Amino acid sequence: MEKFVIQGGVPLSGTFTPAGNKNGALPILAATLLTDDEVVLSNVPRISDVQAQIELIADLGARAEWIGDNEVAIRAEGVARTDLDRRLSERIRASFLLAGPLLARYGRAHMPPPGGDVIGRRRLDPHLDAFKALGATIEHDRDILLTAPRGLTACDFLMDEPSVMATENALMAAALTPGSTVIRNAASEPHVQDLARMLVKMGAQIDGIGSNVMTVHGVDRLGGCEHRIGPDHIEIGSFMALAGVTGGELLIKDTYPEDLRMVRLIFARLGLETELRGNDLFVPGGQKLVITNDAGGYQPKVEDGPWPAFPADLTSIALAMATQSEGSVIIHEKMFENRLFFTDKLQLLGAAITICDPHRALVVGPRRLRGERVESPDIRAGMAMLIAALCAEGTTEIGNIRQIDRGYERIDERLRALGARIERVEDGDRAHAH
Ligand SMILES: CC(=O)N[C@H]1[C@@H](OP(=O)(O)OP(=O)(O)OC[C@H]2O[C@@H](n3ccc(=O)[nH]c3=O)[C@H](O)[C@@H]2O)O[C@H](CO)[C@@H](O)[C@@H]1O
Ligand SMILES: C=C(OP(=O)(O)O)C(=O)O
Repeated sequence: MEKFVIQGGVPLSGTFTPAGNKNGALPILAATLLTDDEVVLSNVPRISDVQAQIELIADLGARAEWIGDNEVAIRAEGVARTDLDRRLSERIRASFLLAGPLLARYGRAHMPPPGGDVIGRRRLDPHLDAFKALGATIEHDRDILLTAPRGLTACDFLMDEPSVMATENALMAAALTPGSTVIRNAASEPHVQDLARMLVKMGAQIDGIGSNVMTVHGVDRLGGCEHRIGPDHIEIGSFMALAGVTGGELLIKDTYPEDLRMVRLIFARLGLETELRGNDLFVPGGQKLVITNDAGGYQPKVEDGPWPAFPADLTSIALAMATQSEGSVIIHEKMFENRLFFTDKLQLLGAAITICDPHRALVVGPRRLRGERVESPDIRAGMAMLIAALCAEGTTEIGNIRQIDRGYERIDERLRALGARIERVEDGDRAHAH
């Protein structure tokens, strides 16, 4: 076990290049199972979730190798099994993304329960509904067995909620199902769009990419491709907040500006102004963060929602930033029941946060934070603690950092390059953890 030891109070300044999108890389890796041909992926984030997905694919019999720091080549012609390894499946939520490709290509997928962040109940129903609509048979015990011995059938399907991974599973399955499948009430997050663009390169035709109705004109054979994974808008949002709370001046390179519109709008409401310079995003230094009230002086709210609304994965980050903004704001995390519980750790550091109910927290700022020992319960809570620690007085220790390593590549190294005082050390102190 390792921990981070952080001395706060240094403005994070310089130039930062975002990693590839974690939640894009995971389905895109799964999609390599849809073809016998080689697929070469670049800008793949070197994070533990990606490593687990690659191990799962290799365990099924595909050849997968890193051919550069962030480049992976995969050839799935040797796939011999359709039973996922239990231990690896339980490491990540995205293991369930292998269901769509395996079912479409081999007519069978045996899926142990997936893992992922423990931030509330996470349904698999929209995935199963999509597979059923495509003609699969489902046996659901603790594990899930999906079969379609005579192949899948194109369909017109309405999802009961715009689930990100279920949309991705449906897209992958439909791409290898001849005929036109319509997916309605689909999710349209940047990573869903990125996967769809990759499937088009592999030979499917997809109308409506970026909208909530996609029509997939599937084929009986998909080919290889080269694909560069788009920048991680959640990581970019995290670094915008880090610069904001420390007063640093940051240039974030090579973004997809369209993916940042809502993040910039909501962060501006919390007092952080940013400028686009071509595709680079500039965060001016030394900003005094002041929350803008709603018209009439009413209490403002930050609430998440399916794309293009504010992403659920940035609510913890927005909350950490709000502790340093003048004013008060309600953070409403509509999706996960447990995601806001980590806020007691920020309270320990000195933040003024009142939990109203499992989904809503009132944050009053700015509060001067001071270093403490805390544990990271999930990936985004871990980043929220890093944000708090880097603007706190004194030393903060963050334990359970494998949660942060799940989604942020070499985070300590990249923060140090911007001036942060952060060390990764062996954690011998878990008994004193909060
Ligand atoms: C590996 C991966 O890609 N994981 C992401 C994926 O999980 P995952 O695909 O498991 O999450 P789902 O989209 O299925 O989430 C369940 C449902 O919550 C609802 N909903 C969604 C967003 C929101 O802000 N409020 C809300 O209420 C939607 O109706 C959605 O269908 O999408 C989630 C929502 O973006 C992210 O938190 C996860 O990081
Ligand atoms: C919740 C997240 O990840 P996962 O869905 O992989 O658990 C996240 O990226 O914030």
